[in-house]
Amino acid sequence: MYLFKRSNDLKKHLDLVRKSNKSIGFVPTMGALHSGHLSLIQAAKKENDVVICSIFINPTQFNDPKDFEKYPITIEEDIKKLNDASTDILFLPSVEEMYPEGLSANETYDFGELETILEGKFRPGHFQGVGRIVHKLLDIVQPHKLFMGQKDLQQCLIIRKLLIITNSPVELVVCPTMRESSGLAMSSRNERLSPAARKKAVAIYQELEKIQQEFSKGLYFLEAAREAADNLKKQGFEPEYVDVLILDNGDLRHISEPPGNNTVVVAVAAWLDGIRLIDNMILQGAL
Ligand SMILES: Nc1ncnc2c1ncn2[C@@H]1O[C@H](COP(=O)(O)OP(=O)(O)OP(=O)(O)O)[C@@H](O)[C@H]1O
Ligand SMILES: CC(C)(CO)[C@@H](O)C(=O)[O-]
Ligand code: BAL
Repeated sequence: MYLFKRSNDLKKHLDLVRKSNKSIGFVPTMGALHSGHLSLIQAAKKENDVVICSIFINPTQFNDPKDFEKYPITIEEDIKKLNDASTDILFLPSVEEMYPEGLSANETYDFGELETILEGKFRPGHFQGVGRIVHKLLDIVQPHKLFMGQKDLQQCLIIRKLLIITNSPVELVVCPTMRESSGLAMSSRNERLSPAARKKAVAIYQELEKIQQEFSKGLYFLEAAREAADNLKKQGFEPEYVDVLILDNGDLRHISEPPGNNTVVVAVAAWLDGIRLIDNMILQGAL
């Protein structure tokens, strides 16, 4: 695996790759890699000749400084996992390399209402930071395809908008959420849970499944979503939202009428043990 820390060196290498008519698949990450990330690498390998992964803990997307300070770093293990997965290139830039202009915001993207709900509501500024770094990474890598996980569903929709806003030819491929055998969505932040909390965290998935069951019966899924928040509270979680939404022309809207044939999703964010966990399920349709 090639390792690049400087964007100019990486760009030169990728120019040669493109000249030899090879397709490039890109998997951006913040490291602390788990099987969810590796599933994105596998998907990228299937669809491209060359696969590049980036590891960069992006300061501008953290609205909570404590979350940034505590974000897990396991770079040695990450390199081994990427090598074992036959990743072709790792891009490991520094903050100075990615933000020579400094961290304060100098560009704002108009993501519309999508930025004001769910993660956008509870993590102010988060998606501007995500947009800023993904825009920069795409300018450097210029991949044919970009692979991201459904676990961060709203992020996928934001990036879809970013690609439109920036007139990018890149194709976004959304990959399914990898789960532990318990059902818990894999996440780097799970590493910060105590063993007891990690067991308890499965309740998020269980509540999502209950809502799915109610939805397939067609009746009381909104009540089930409200009950889910109560059930999580009773078990010691602090839920921020359990919301059912429809996908409407690239945006998510809270359900106010029967969903018809629209894609319907349920999304959850809840704190447990000082760790913020998110998950979601598609109840109908596709992203
Ligand atoms: N369980 C998963 N299954 C599939 N893809 C995933 C999973 N978890 C994360 N990803 C995807 O991996 C990419 C990098 O995500 P990131 O490095 O933030 O990992 P993470 O596990 O989501 O960490 P966090 O604790 O910040 O949620 C994103 O596109 C994300 O959606
Ligand atoms: C897309 C991303 C790598 C941007 O920093 C990050 O938000 C993530 O890991 O999901
Ligand atoms: N996994 C999305 C990136 C973040 O939580 O900041």
